[in-house]
Amino acid sequence: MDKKIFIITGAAGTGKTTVCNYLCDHFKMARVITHTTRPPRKYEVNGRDYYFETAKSFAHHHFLESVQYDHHRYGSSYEGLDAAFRKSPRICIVLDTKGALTYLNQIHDLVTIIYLTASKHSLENRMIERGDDIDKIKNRLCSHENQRDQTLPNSLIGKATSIDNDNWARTRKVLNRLMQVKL
Ligand SMILES: Nc1ncnc2c1ncn2[C@@H]1O[C@H](COP(=O)(O)OP(=O)(O)OP(=O)(O)O)[C@@H](O)[C@H]1O
Ligand SMILES: Nc1nc2c(ncn2[C@@H]2O[C@H](COP(=O)(O)O)[C@@H](O)[C@H]2O)c(=O)[nH]1
Repeated sequence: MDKKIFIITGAAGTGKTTVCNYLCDHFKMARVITHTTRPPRKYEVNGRDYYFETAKSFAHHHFLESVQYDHHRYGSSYEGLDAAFRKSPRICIVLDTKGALTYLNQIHDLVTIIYLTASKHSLENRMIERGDDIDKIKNRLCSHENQRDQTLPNSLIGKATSIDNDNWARTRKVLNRLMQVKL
């Protein structure tokens, strides 16, 4: 079976992780675990949600791409990609739009990019319900990178499938239809 990489991107709280988990559960995809120097949230587990790194340990990996996002480092390593491909030829990864663009430029034949949006007023509530710290939510929503990712970058127009994720039942239907074409 051909290798395929499904990239889920969009601003904070739009539902990237939720969509990635749905694709893993319903379409036998494996999730790529990426690396970050951000401290774990209360509900996050090392090796499941991220590989949580120090600045020093982050530097030891071999990255296809890495970015600075809201004052922390994030990166997708070749080791993480290989580990996912060992589980399935169809893999799913959650990236910011800058990372999505790097994948598109470097390995465009393999990638399908899904760009998520959600109405602004629901984003903060979703993060509160998820259990995030209120000050961290406010900082995140104001961060330069999150502001940037609230709009699909010009370079991804025509390359990414945009999905409005305000209604989960509708999102699921759109994903199911998209997978009929892409898988
Ligand atoms: N369509 C939806 N309707 C309502 N709630 C949703 C929907 N999609 C996701 N959620 C909820 O919103 C919260 C944020 O979703 P998720 O963690 O998937 O977002 P994210 O884009 O990965 O966020 P971040 O970039 O901040 O990590 C979660 O609690 C999730 O269950
Ligand atoms: N370019 C990359 N972006 C990544 C990677 N891992 C996660 N992310 C994106 O970072 C922001 C912030 O994530 P959060 O978990 O702190 O909310 C978000 O847009 C993720 O999609 C990566 O390896 N490379």
